Amino acid sequence: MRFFIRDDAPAASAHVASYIVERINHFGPTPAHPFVLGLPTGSTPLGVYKILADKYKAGEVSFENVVTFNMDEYIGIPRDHPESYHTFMWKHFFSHVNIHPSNVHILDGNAPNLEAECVEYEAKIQAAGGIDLFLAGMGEDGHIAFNEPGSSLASRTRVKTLAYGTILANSRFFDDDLDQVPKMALTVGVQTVLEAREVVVLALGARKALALQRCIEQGVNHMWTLSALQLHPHSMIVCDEDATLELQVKTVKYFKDIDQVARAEGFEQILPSKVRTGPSKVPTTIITDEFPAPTILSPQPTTSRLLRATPATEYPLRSRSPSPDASSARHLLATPETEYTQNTEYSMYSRASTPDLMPDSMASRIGDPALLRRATPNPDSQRLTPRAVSPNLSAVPRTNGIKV
Ligand SMILES: N[C@@H]1[C@@H](O)[C@H](O)[C@@H](COP(=O)(O)O)O[C@@H]1O
Repeated sequence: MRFFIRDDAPAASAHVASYIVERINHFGPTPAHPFVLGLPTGSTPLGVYKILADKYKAGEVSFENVVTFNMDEYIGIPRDHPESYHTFMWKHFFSHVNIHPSNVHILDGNAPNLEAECVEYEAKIQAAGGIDLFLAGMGEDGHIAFNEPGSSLASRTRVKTLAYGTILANSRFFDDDLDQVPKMALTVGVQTVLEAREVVVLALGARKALALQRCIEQGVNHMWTLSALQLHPHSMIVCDEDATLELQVKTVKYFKDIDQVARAEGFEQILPSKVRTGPSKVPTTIITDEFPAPTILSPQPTTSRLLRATPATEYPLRSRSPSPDASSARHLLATPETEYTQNTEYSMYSRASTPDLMPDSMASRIGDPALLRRATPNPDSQRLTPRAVSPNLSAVPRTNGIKV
């Protein structure tokens, strides 16, 4: 997982927006081969949407051949309700860029058959070639999309009952009136997100600090569903300083060091190397056992399935072209690898791969030998080699007759 800490919300939003623009432009989408972008709602991505719209107006990016899939939508409020996610997306983003309405996909929370709507949504994602980049926010309880605590990490698009905390958090959009907040939603599943080729999460403010800490410093846990991104080969979290408040100082320092070292080596960002160049296989987590893959209509026990799965990693890592003064990066390029010819910007590395930036031991980043010794358990039995790196829920939910 890549983790970038920026000074404040505008800087973090700018980082994410620039990354998305770069990914779209590098992809070079065409009508036959569109870039498929997953999108969130909430207050968090507002800055990103504004910058993306500005960049579109400045001619830096086009959404002409971008297909979008939104993460979620409330059940039971009209599509044109001021707080529906349909309204949100058109108000804050789609109406400001040149996206084709037919390329926009948002779950229909008023569909006559909600489960069929969910199954169809997954099929549409597959038909579009899979999601190239899923942008996400994060709930205060660590949820991704509306995958509330306890959601299956193998979940797919489905009907979801919202947690009280989420209803409470979202009541700010409904005149602080809990009765007005929808109690149920349609949402893509954790597994739906995990199958995107890249997942980029933006976390802003102290409200998200505890969830960020759980998702970064602790293990994969269904009570903090965003933590499942630890299993994704290309996930990236970008946050502001305030969101780091619950992280250990050494964690913050560690990831800042990684960021700094990568920049010094000329690798500002690492991109999945093999962008699609035409209709291609949709990344799918391959689970080899005697059971058929679970579907929304016939769930299967998934204990340990993910552990035995072969993740969708057919897109090995490749760094973007280094800055001209980053000649020191070249020694990192060693392993012959698959062809990569689509963009000449990358051609100098067309036959080589770059290594991932492997997290090293945090202790090895402590420069002071005495401090290092003090911070190391059983120091006499470990090789200590310090490195000089500075661096009210009464409302009855509308379920359209579906039991959830
Ligand atoms: N379903 C959305 C999530 O996708 C979003 O990440 C979350 C955070 O909202 P905010 O960004 O306003 O904190 O809100 C809702 O729960």
